[in-house]
Amino acid sequence: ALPPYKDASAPVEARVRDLLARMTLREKAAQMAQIERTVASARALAELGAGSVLNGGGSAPGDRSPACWTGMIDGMQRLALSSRLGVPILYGTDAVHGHNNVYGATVFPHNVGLGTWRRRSIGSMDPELLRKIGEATALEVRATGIHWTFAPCVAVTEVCRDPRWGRCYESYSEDPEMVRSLTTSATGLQGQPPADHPHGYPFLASVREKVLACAKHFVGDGGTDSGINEGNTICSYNDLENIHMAPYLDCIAQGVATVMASHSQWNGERLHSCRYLLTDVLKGKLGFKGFVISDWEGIDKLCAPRVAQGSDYWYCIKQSFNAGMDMIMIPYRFEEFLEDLVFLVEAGEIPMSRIDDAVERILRVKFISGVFEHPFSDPSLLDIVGCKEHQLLAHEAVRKSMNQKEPFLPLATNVKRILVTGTHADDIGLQCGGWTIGWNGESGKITPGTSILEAIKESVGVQTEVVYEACATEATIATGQFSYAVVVVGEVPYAETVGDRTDLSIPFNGSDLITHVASTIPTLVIVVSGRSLDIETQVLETIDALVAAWLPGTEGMGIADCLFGHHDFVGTLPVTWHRSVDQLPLNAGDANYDPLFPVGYGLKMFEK
Ligand SMILES: OC[C@@H]1[C@@H](O)[C@H](O)[C@@H](O)c2nc(CNc3ccccc3)cn21
Repeated sequence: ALPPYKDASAPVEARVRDLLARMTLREKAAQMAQIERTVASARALAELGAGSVLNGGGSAPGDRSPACWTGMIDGMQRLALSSRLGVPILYGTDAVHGHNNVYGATVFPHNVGLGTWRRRSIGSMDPELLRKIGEATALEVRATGIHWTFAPCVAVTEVCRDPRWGRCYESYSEDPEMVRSLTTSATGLQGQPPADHPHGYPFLASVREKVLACAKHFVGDGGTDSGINEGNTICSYNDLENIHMAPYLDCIAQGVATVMASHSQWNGERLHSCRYLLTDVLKGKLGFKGFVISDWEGIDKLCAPRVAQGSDYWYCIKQSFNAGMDMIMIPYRFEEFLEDLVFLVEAGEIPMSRIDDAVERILRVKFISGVFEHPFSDPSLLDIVGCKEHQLLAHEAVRKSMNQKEPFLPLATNVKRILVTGTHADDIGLQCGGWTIGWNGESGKITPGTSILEAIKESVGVQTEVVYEACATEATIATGQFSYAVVVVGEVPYAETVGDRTDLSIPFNGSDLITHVASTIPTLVIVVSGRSLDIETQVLETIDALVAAWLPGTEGMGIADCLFGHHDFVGTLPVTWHRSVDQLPLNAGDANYDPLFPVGYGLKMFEK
């Protein structure tokens, strides 16, 4: 007869208790480890029974095609199932704006662009589209055999509190209420729990079409002082709860399966070892019943700036687990971690009750995820990656994510000659931003898509000559006869600390190019960026229209839809657009709040 934990008809909690009772301490410790795919060996998975595998940003199998992913993960799963108790792994990845590590996947606008809908109509925004994006992402992630995405990032960035932070674009906005409403992306990913679903209990509607979500980074990652990534958020508990913790209430109510701890500190205390917030608040007060995972090398960083070695590593492991951490994104030092954790428990430094609580939570998520009954990928889903339906959804999302300054738009399609120029006019990689194929993203044709130039060419009339130069020359500008010019400039892609900047000028002398072109040609400027950039007064006075496209992803047609009037601009600024970096941090509500464009700016502000 099947052992109870393998009986799919048994209650989840009975299966958890039965399996837990059969596990050795070493097997329990292994379940609490998440390792990177490059070290997911037969020994790690079959002999030692690691609980989870991930790929870091940019780490991918073969040619990154969907079949390479299913092949890799199904192979890992076969090893895991051959372990003594046959506990399957959960594989996790950062699908944070579509399945962005996979070649050919639909890449949606980054969160900052999605937050622009906050005031599409008075006070409301468009959570329904967020839910659909979550659904589409879940399908593409599941199609590659992956069970879990480290999304949504529900950082409340306090007006992107500080655009010098390299992760502004991963957040929806500064408004907790707005961020709360956008947690519908978690519902799209996992499915909607039934009304009688127990509060805080992890939920997954369908093992075939949904994936486990991860609300991150708990808590206060978007409120650090001066926008320093992994820095220190200095605020009262009330502010922490009312601003930064607010979106977690909704995620937990929606049955979010996992929460990722933040590398940042709260009033100097590192979140990765903060028992009050991880256990008393998140698991106690908020009633979270899924599991808490660390961020990358989150344990090691507890000893920062020293590198955690030997007894220091013991100390980090002890502090984090006793604070309430359940799984560690190690990601490379697996066997050292295993030895150290077993040693610490046997030495009485970490109580077995804490280990059992962590493993119970991990097994609970594994059982509700369906991975015991359906451990392998479903090849019938493969064609869904990058499918037309998802491209159109991304197209709609892009269209709705842009803000415009003034009605120079819509652009005419039946003109003789137009100039398109700028570093970001014809570059899929630049318009996708970070966390795309590579961890920091990269320029060029990194994945299929429609560039802004291609979209403009598709939208204008056949009689219109489109002249394109990445950097318009004097000679070209002097030829004249341009009805208008479109100058597309912006940032190079980045992720996390790599994106922390104190200089927010438009890279590659973008302002000079704009002024040059706009001095003789009616000009629309499109800024492709993850945050507000410096736009000098003389630039603003010279141009005829300005569009913030944020980081739109692969579907450039969504931008052309609005440029040429096929659809209205509906986005309004989710964050303050600063006038000068000297003003930062600059928050709606500040006494001297004097931005270039305030939160909420956009069409609504211009209706005469
Ligand atoms: O990719 C896993 C996590 C991600 O979910 C977190 O949001 C983010 O804080 C995070 N940062 C890293 C470090 N990324 C990395 C990428 C390539 C090589 C080495 C490290 C991993 N992760």
